[in-house]
Amino acid sequence: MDGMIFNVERFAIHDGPGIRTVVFLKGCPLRCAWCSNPESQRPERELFHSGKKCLGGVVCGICAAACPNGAVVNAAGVLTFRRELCVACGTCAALCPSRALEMQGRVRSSGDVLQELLADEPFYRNSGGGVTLSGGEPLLQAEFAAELLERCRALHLHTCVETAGHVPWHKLALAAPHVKEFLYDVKLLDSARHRAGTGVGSELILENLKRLSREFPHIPITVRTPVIPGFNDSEEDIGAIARFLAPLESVKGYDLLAYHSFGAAKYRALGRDYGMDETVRIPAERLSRLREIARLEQYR
Ligand SMILES: C[S@@+](CC[C@H](N)C(=O)[O-])C[C@H]1O[C@@H](n2cnc3c(N)ncnc32)[C@H](O)[C@@H]1O
Ligand code: SF4
Ligand code: SF4
Ligand code: SF4
Repeated sequence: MDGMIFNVERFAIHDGPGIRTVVFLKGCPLRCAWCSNPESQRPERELFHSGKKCLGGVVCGICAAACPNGAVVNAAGVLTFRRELCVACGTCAALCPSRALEMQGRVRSSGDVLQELLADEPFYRNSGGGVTLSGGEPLLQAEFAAELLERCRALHLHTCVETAGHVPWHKLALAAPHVKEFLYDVKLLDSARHRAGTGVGSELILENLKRLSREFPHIPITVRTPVIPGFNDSEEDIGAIARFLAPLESVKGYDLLAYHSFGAAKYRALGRDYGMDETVRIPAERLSRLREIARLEQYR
């Protein structure tokens, strides 16, 4: 079966135990304003243009001359992308001499991806690592994800799934039997504020987490919350999440991730605006305090 993938990252160490290879699937039902992978959000292929790498319309302009749809305009050396005309054919990216243009998203078969994953099998074995499916929301492409995970398990590779949990239950249930560990985001309990920050309410995410814990109690879940300034960085919000998690027995850990703006340049490359302040940070003392609150609330 084929899936739409936008990246395969080797030697990852933050996406489950040990050394891992992370397969990033394209498409996400959320639109988190801070998302560090904006290229993951839309399900279709997209054109990525790095202004830093581009030679410019005066010395180059090959893309504008090559586009069959007039989606790149070169006006006296100034390039403009008319993305509404782009059909993501990839002609310009194939010709770009500086790799300033890249297509994000490629259809690949599970067998083809599996071959790539197997290249790092000795690293998984020696480090207690394995394969992680991420995104985007990897469970949107549940049939493909389940097939790839099942093939990994058949070869005794450890499997993790990083999910935001906002998918119909049957998609989660399809993949779960082939997952050794879940990394599950709970961003905020309050549904209206969750919707304001991510585009969707929190109900389905929380319901799926409880049901996952109930129906697949043997699969350990690490819950993660990205701590985002002005969205969920209060002691009340983090404490409320920790209290919600406390009775769920398969939740074996709760991690807080500090907000970062590493994805900001990617928004520009996709012709989109980054909706967050790039300079704002969560101070280390604040994060420590929130971690302390989470620990106290969870084990109260
Ligand atoms: C890119 S997401 C992919 C999985 C899934 N879409 C999700 O959100 O859980 C992987 C992790 O990165 C976190 N993340 C995304 N953008 C972030 C940012 N700007 N700062 C900190 N963590 C971020 C997410 O909250 C999630 O825990
Ligand atoms: S082909 Fe590439 S380097 Fe040349 S102008 Fe277009 S984006 Fe820039
Ligand atoms: S991907 Fe195709 S349609 Fe889009 S700008 Fe490039 S050549 Fe034009
Ligand atoms: S759920 Fe994850 S991939 Fe989707 S928009 Fe939010 S951070 Fe990005």
